[in-house]
Amino acid sequence: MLDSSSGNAPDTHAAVDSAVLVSLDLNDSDSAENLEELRQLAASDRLAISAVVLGKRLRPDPATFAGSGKVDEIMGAVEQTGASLVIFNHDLSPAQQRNLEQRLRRRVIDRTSLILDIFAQRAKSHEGKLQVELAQLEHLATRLVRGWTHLERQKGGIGLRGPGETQLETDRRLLGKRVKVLKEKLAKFERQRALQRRARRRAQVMSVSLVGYTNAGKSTLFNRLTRGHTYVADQLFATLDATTRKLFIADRGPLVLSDTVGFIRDLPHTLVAAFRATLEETVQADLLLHVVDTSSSNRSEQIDEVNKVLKEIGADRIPQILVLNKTDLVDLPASSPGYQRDEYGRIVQVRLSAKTGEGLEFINLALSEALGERAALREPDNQSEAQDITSGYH
Ligand SMILES: Nc1nc2c(ncn2[C@@H]2O[C@H](COP(=O)(O)OP(=O)(O)OP(=O)(O)O)[C@@H](O)[C@H]2O)c(=O)[nH]1
Ligand SMILES: [Mg+2]
Repeated sequence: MLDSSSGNAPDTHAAVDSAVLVSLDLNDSDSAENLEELRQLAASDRLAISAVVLGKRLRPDPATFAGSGKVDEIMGAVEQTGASLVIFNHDLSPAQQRNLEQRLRRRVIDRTSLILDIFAQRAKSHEGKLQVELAQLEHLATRLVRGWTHLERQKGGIGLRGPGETQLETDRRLLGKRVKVLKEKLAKFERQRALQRRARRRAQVMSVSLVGYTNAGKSTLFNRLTRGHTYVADQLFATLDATTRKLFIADRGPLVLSDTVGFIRDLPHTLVAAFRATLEETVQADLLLHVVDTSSSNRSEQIDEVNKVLKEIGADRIPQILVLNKTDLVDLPASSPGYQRDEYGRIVQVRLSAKTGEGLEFINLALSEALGERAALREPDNQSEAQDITSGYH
């Protein structure tokens, strides 16, 4: 393994207990909500927030992102509270991060590193751990490459170039090797999953995936529907490993339900890539239950964000049922319907509370109808399969 102190690898900073959050308004309207999300991310990483430094900038300062005066203010907050970590609610360039660490004499991390850190703590399965390690290394790799360019520009800088270059080359070589090993291992898992999926498809079992913004209540609903014991917590990214269970819908037979990792605004690309195999479960599903935290003031942005990621992974054409969850937390007019149908009569939206179980009958009805529709469609499907076999295609 690479020594993480030589790069910017996020590690599990178990010893760190308090952090200063820095969030600057760069003219984006939703900065208050973004700050709230950063707080939740920090809390999910078991960090105590000792101070929050806010500010406004037209554009980021190239050297320190925050600008010199603001860095002094951050320093003041750090010294006053004894915080050992500074978290920026923005993506920092390696140079900005280095400059800030030099001036603040504290570890400085950005939002992506924080998310990666949470993932590292949460991964439980062997596959999940490999995926997180891959994401971390790939994140580190982009920074090593950029770090390299940065040093290159300082050609002739006394004592900097020689050893730095050798170290970087070694790091990059080791890193490349490890990335290759991880990808090979993950490919094995992927093949296993593909086999399982093929077996399911042969058995003609419908597969349904829960998707949604992190903390929307996917695992709670999964447990309700399967009576399982999936980890539920008021944390962002409580679930990392895909869990799949068979579920029987009265009179209609079985379906396979998967609970997966939640999505978030600006999900780091390295993560999406590393979690491709897990997300594959979503991509291959016959139906998506898109779970929404109805009590969140950000719900429409969160719905858009989830749809954006679904598009990115090629799952945007899979039929969706919008599950408006946490209805126990919102005041709904007594007359508001439990579900809505589209022009073809399919249920496309249900309201429920996964926590209290209120409205669960609507999702059961929707699943039952989806199974019924699928059974009705099976007939011609079987015929064409039979023709394929007789004509030699398979
Ligand atoms: N009041 C209320 N709380 C709910 C409901 N559903 C889930 N929760 C709570 O919301 C929090 C998140 O629930 P999870 O089921 O872990 O959410 P998730 O979507 O699986 O989250 P990640 O795995 O982190 O993406 C927990 O504290 C749940 O108890 C609901 O219907 N009503
Ligand atoms: Mg979950």
